[in-house]
Amino acid sequence: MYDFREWKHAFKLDPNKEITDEALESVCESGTDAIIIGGSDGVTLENVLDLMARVRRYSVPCVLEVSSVETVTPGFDLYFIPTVLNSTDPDWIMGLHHQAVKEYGEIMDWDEIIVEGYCILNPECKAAKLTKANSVLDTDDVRAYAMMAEKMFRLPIFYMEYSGMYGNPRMVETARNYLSSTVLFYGGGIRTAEQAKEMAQIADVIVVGNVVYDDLAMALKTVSPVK
Ligand SMILES: CC(C)=CCC/C(C)=C/CC/C(C)=C/CC/C(C)=C/CC/C(C)=C/CC/C(C)=C/CC/C(C)=C/COP(=O)(O)OP(=O)(O)O
Ligand SMILES: O=P(O)(O)OC[C@@H](O)CO
Ligand SMILES: [Mg+2]
Repeated sequence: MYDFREWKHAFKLDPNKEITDEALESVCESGTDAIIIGGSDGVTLENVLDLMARVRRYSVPCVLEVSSVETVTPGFDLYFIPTVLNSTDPDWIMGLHHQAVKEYGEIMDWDEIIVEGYCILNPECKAAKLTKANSVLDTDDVRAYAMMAEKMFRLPIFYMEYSGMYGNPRMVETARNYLSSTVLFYGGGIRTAEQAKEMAQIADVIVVGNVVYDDLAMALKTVSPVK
């Protein structure tokens, strides 16, 4: 199912982390809607190619979440391009994207490219530090970013990113109330079936990352309650 608008659950795998063949098989065959490959540090063309080839043994849709131009390679079903709406550095909002499109725009297949409006809410996460995000936000800020994503920029995805920390469902609900055509992704700190269920009742798609590496059995239990 390549239409992310129909998804409920995705696993995010980090090319910079080790995963055994056995664990990868259970993740890919778990019933999740997609595997997103991405991370904010230590991502290389080599480790992206390796993980893509391993995920490609299974029929689950496989998406590259681009964090640098150098690590983009053909072979994915879709390419998610983050733009960090609450970054204070224009490079992470539009600058790197401008350079990439200037160089590769003519050869890009635009049907495979989906822009994600990121709103990073955990000030301690790597992505917040990398992109110099202003992550101390209240519900009015989140409401405004959600409205900007949908009404102003007409982005396909609004991604509330709490990477490494379980977020505040009230904040996610605030965004929910202002999104209809833009798909709401929630990611961060989901470690139990209950948390998965709670966030899936608010967001359109929940993304489960680190727990795959910390407690695979718990990670697998996040799928069925939301599907
Ligand atoms: C198909 C093909 C060959 C095409 C070629 C054409 C081409 C190069 C297309 C690319 C076009 C394009 C517009 C690219 C954009 C370039 C770019 C660099 C954009 C910036 C993206 C961005 C804002 C990244 C910021 C970091 C970020 C938000 C990453 C998301 C991943 C994330 C938060 C992962 C969480 O894990 P991690 O942070 O690693 O946490 P851990 O501590 O748990 O590891
Ligand atoms: O790794 P966790 O905390 O599950 O977060 C998932 C994802 O949103 C990271 O980009
Ligand atoms: Mg990482």
